[in-house]
Amino acid sequence: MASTTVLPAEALPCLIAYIYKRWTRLSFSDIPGPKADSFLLGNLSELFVGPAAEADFKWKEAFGSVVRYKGILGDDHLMISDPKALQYILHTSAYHFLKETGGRRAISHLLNGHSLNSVDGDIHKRHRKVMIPAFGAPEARALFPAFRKMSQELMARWKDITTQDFESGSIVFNIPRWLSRATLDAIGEAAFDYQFGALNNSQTELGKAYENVNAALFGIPTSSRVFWDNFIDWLPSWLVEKLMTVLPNKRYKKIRYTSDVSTRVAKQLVREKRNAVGLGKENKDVMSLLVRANASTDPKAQLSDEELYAEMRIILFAGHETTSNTLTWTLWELAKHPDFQTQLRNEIRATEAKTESELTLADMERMPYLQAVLKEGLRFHPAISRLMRLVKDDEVIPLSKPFTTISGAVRSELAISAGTKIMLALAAYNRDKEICGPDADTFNPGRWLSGNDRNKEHTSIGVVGNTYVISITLFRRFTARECSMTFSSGTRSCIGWRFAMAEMQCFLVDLINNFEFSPTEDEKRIRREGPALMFPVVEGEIEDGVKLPLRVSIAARD
Ligand code: HEM
Repeated sequence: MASTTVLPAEALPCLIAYIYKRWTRLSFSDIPGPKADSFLLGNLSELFVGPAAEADFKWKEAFGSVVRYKGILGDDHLMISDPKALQYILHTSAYHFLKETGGRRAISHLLNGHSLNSVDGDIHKRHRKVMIPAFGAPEARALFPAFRKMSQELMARWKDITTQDFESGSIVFNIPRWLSRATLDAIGEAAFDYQFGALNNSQTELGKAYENVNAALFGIPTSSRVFWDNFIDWLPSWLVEKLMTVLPNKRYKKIRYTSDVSTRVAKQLVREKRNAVGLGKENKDVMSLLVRANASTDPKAQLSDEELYAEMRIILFAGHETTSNTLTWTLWELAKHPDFQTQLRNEIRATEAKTESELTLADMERMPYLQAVLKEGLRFHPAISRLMRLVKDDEVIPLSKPFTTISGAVRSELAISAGTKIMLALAAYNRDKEICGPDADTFNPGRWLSGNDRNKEHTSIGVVGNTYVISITLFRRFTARECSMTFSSGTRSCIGWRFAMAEMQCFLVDLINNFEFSPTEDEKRIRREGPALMFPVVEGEIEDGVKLPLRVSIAARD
């Protein structure tokens, strides 16, 4: 009886129909790709268990921008990094490529509810329309004081520790642990006017639930988890969601716990925001703007309360470790390249010397080297290295460059059938030598500063074309061609990119202005991990979780 509760009788025909569809669709055996390691797991171990995005780089180098790889039980998948194909998938025909596949969609629903991030088609359009007004340029600017407050709190904590423990003149910090707490506090303050208390160790239940949530849920998987996560993609989402609500495994328990805590807080916050809006208060946090925008939307297009709770949960989930990881990796590069670090510090101090008061966001946006370093950090270490999509109907995808099949035919389009899983390789795109130049595999902020040798003929993609700083006209001359897909592109590009840019500028300026960073003896053992969100670990100390130690000292002033 118990098993019929978990796996109802209707599930069996569904499963058979799904498997039949998988086996009878168009074959990709003529498309070049790596040899599968096993029938059971195909190439998925290399893809998901190995260092983040390494397989993507290797396959792109060996086979090009369209690569066939094997999923479980011989299933064919495609990895795509061709610009024209990405443009078609993310802009032109975006709603024909479903956001998540079965298992991932189920996890997303359970964790974050039916939010902007996991709904498709007209529902996504409705969600996005209500949410867009809360994420504009003026709104991101208005949040700058909240970011500054948290950044200053981090500086004060570090100065406190460094002056107390300073014997050798420096101290080693596990950078992502600190930045994850600081950005959690920042998103609480800016997005919800909510105090997580993560930096001062007075954490709320919600703060505890979200600390390093990504690594806990999606961190380095075992082979059996890779098999299971992909097997459940073959099942309908409703069934997988049902399984996840009852199975006693540790990961699903963590998802259920995080989901319960965040829903409880979301309900309370939405109630408070609604009361404040009713009283005519002009709060600037994202959630207040969202509640206000929803109230003034045509009732038929409004978000329901459940949907508002889901938006709060996805903002928290999508907007927290993405920024802390990007900052971590950028500091890592600056620590390894002291000349870049000094150049940035000199620019910050020169700007400071010119301004009478504290640096504003506008001052930071006028700093070309700061913009260049941030963009290079985003390009080189994209927090989300890949996106997964499921093809809804049979499609013919255009390509910017023809490819040659194994049997020697030249194809300038890609015919692909409904139900195919595709992986959009953002990290591999960001290192495309034809787009980013011959030094694409090198961290080089200079590429964003002057005329560069990138191919100007390629299809234009990436968030808001080639300018993703807030003052578009001011910075047009500083930006390079689009060689960064880190915020994705098109219909469902990152809605929080302006928020992220404002926050990251603020933290990076304060960090580099106040402290000097250098690698520790662990330098050679730092590895990028994570099948979804990329995070750092120290080889041989993986059980410590997210870790990137850097030596930190107070930055001298003349
Ligand atoms: C460096 C920081 C960030 C990076 C690299 C990043 C990257 C991305 C990417 C690649 C996507 C597309 C996901 C997909 O299509 O599957 C996305 C979507 C999204 N991001 Fe961000 N993000 C960042 C920061 C933020 C912040 C700060 C917020 C909120 C305050 C946010 C909220 C969202 C939401 C809600 C979506 C879903 C959009 C939709 O489906 O229409 N992100 N982000």
